[in-house]
Amino acid sequence: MTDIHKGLAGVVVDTTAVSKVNPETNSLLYRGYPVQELAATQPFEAVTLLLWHGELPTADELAAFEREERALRPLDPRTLALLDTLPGTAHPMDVVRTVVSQLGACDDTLHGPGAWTDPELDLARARYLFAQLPTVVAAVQRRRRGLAPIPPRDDLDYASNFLWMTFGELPSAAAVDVFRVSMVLYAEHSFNASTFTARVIASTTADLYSAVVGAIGALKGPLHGGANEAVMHLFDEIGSAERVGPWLDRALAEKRKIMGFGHRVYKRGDSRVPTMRAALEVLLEESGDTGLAELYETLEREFVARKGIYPNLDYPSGPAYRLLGFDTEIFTPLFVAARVTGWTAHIMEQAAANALIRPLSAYDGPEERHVPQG
Ligand SMILES: CC(=O)SCCNC(=O)CCNC(=O)[C@H](O)C(C)(C)COP(=O)(O)OP(=O)(O)OC[C@H]1O[C@@H](n2cnc3c(N)ncnc32)[C@H](O)[C@@H]1OP(=O)(O)O
Ligand SMILES: O=C([O-])CC(=O)C(=O)O
Repeated sequence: MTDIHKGLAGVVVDTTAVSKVNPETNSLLYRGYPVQELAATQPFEAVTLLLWHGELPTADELAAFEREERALRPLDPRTLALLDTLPGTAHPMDVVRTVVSQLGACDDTLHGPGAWTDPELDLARARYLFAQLPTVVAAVQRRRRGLAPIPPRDDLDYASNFLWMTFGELPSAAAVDVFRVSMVLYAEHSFNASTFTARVIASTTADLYSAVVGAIGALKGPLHGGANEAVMHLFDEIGSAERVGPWLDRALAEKRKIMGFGHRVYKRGDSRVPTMRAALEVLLEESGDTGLAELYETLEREFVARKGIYPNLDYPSGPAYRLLGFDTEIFTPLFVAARVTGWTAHIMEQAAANALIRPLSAYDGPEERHVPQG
């Protein structure tokens, strides 16, 4: 009997130098640096360069990247037109996926022999997507509220500009920093489902946009990135801390998955949760929303007590994004904006030492048979 590794659980499919997830030590390293240290000290722009190039930038390198990134933020009129064409009822993840697909279709650098996988062009495309996605996501959020897009500002860093374009005002410096921390924590996580999807597509030598579009599709699912949205739907369904116990009894009896808990790799807690939980605390204190804080604590305590399954990053991120003012359906697009850094680092790593990804399957359909004659 062939060994089947359902869901590729436990299978090591390649090497990567981008990040290391270690469930034994409950640690996550980006290019060797603990993610907690990066979250405490680095602008998201510097973490992005680290993921792409393997080293933290010098001050000059960072300044040059910031100049380039800020110049690439404004949306092309074709993107604005596409946003106006898509139905207002479309899920923001579908809108973002469609926009990235169009950005690829409009990128003239894809024409010509070898252009799909040219390393220099791929880096430029990664920079472009990194700069464009916040403007796209902010415009999608505003459109949901019947508001016109706000153009980017080139005097603001990535995190501040993202919030400015979304809300037309800046929250406290502490709240901006919470958002930056969330971007750093969401940036990269080895061979998760969306990154692996990106690598599968890159392995066919298709272009970087195609790989990112596929990755966005994979991230949408609530078992993966869609969980940050799903967590908030659960909170809304439960309503308040007093209702957690009976709600959980019923949910578990119905064999429901409790969103924001569990992980394929971490079985004793997600390395990123304490940092994001501390960031959430800043927003909870600012808002004085004790109801949300109690619901958060109670659901965690009761679910861990019943199942011994711990929160993942999406559990604290969902409430943090709500307190920052985003609509629930925008949470996973925020994850896209952060993870495009990790995806593109992996796409470029895959391209640099490529082997077509094509596993085997064990056939369990009907034995050979033949179409009846006549
Ligand atoms: C950023 C991220 O992508 S992190 C992941 C975000 N996803 C979620 O939060 C969705 C909820 N969590 C889950 O569905 C799962 O924990 C996953 C998909 C993340 C990981 O799943 P796997 O590693 O395949 O674990 P698996 O699904 O086999 O779970 C093992 C057992 O724990 C149970 N379990 C795991 N997570 C949960 C959960 N969140 N709620 C209820 N039960 C759970 C499973 O039902 C299973 O029970 P069983 O053995 O009685 O069948
Ligand atoms: O690693 C995973 O399977 C999911 C995850 O936490 C991530 O992508 O950040």
